[in-house]
Amino acid sequence: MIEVTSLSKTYGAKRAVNDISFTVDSGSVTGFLGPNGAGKSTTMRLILGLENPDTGTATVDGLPLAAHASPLRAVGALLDAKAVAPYRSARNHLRMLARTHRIPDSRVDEVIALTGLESVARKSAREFSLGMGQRLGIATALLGDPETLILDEPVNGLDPDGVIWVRELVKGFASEGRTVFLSSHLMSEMALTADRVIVIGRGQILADTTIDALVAGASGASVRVRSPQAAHLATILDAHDGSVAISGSDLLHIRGLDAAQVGEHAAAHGIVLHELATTGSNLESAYMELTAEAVEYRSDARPAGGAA
Ligand SMILES: Nc1ncnc2c1ncn2[C@@H]1O[C@H](COP(=O)(O)OP(=O)(O)OP(=O)(O)O)[C@@H](O)[C@H]1O
Repeated sequence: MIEVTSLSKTYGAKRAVNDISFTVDSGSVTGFLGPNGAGKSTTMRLILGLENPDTGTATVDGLPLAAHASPLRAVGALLDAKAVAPYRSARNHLRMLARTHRIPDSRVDEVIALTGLESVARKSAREFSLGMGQRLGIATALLGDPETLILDEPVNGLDPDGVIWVRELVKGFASEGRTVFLSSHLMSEMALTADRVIVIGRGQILADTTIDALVAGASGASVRVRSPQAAHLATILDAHDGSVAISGSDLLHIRGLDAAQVGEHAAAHGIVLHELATTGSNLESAYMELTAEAVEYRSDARPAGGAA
């Protein structure tokens, strides 16, 4: 578990991180979203102890990372995949790191296999494509078989196979009860990978919630439910502050409640559902709405509803 409490960091006149607090739970994947310059990398560096905060604390499993007996076994991190000596082979890079942390060479071979780098393990890092470099960065993060993974843009430069591989890797990691905190600008990928999201803008937390709740809270989002007991369900949801529109005999469109809440109210009253979905909005539009005021670097010719 990662716990960030009242964390602030200023560079000159720039308040990169402004009094933020949040928790990243173990056993799930938490996404970290925000426009360019929002403070994501700075927050990750502060958690990793690579920078000192002006105020506040960041702990991993109850301790600042530096206080862990073996930090590489506590946290595996990918911040900048290019941070590898260019003339050293991938295998040697991993072996040197392993030896300084008393990790056996057999683990190096394991992470090379796990990240699909066997055929290029003897090549020097400067010969690596962006995607291979990214895989090496992930191999480095996995080396200590850590309890927590912190990954800044892990799918950057990966091909579709690689993107799916990272998705499955981090989900599998979380399903073992470990902690995953990752940033990405790819909203569609984040929606498929993360259970929760923390959104940051101009150094402040804008949202800390589930993806379903974030999407449901955006204007335009509604929950679509089909049920043979639609009228009964409408009455119940209405009493729980849902704004309900009925179409036909079995279809409801609900605003003000997310899909999980609708499903739970239905289950509590033994109501059968034939369909339950969030419609009319997605993570990208919810994110754009949330961060509209926090975008610092925006191109003039940005299409309406376009990507950040
Ligand atoms: N070492 C530094 N010196 C000066 N300013 C910095 C430094 N690191 C970050 N900043 C500034 O702090 C702010 C937050 O930067 P940060 O890299 O944390 O954002 P980010 O959310 O990771 O952005 P991106 O998505 O573009 O990577 C930016 O305005 C950035 O220019």
